[in-house]
Amino acid sequence: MNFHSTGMKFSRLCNEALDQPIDEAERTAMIAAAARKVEELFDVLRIDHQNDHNTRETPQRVAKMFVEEILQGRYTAPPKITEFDNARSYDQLIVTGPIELRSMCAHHLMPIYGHAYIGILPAADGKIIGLSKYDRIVDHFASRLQIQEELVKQIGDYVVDMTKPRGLAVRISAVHMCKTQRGVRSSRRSRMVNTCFWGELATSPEHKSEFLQECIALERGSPE
Ligand SMILES: Nc1nc2c(ncn2[C@@H]2O[C@H](COP(=O)(O)OP(=O)(O)OP(=O)(O)O)[C@@H](O)[C@H]2O)c(=O)[nH]1
Repeated sequence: MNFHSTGMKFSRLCNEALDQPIDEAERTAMIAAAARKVEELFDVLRIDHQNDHNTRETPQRVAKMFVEEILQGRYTAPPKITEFDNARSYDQLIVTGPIELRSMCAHHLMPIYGHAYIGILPAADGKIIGLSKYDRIVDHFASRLQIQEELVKQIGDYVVDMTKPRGLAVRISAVHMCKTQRGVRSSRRSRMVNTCFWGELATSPEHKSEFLQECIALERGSPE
């Protein structure tokens, strides 16, 4: 990969993974190249990153943070899913949440934080997946530059592809700091909530309503 070329065309959108996860050598090269660019940005902003004891290591720190934390879902493979047999043919609604959600908005690079809730109608003759995997899946897709409408769909499409449930619902309730800390400076309590449904959860008003009621109950019970 040549990180220095300008006007480089990428085959993927900002909230999609690269064609292949990057290896250790590529990650190291990416962090070093990004650190040089952050140094340049500091130069432009007239922040002394060589002599100021507060910012001396900051370009390196920021580059590492982007590659290994904030955008890690772009450079790594999705989490492995442990499957169990649905031995008792359980086919009723399961709702899990609140799942911690930490992401970054694609427009201003400001944090998005909140909770996700996932509702699953398992297929009686299908598989059940480890509960923790839903949290890992949310974290994987959230660790990219995102917008909430697309994040909710990416999470759901992946779970549907991997587990083939009868129905699925994904709901996100999140604060966008691009709105609360700058620009319009809205209330820090202001959130965006959106829900997407797949399969029988999309077609059955009873299941939809059961899912939303469970989300509200879980939300009430969760400390902020
Ligand atoms: N629909 C949607 N909008 C988002 C999301 N995250 C950020 N935004 C909005 O994206 C818009 C960015 O558009 P611009 O108008 O170009 O940005 P701006 O001039 O800095 O606008 P202000 O944020 O209003 O100061 C803003 O209105 C954000 O609030 C998201 O997940 N979904």
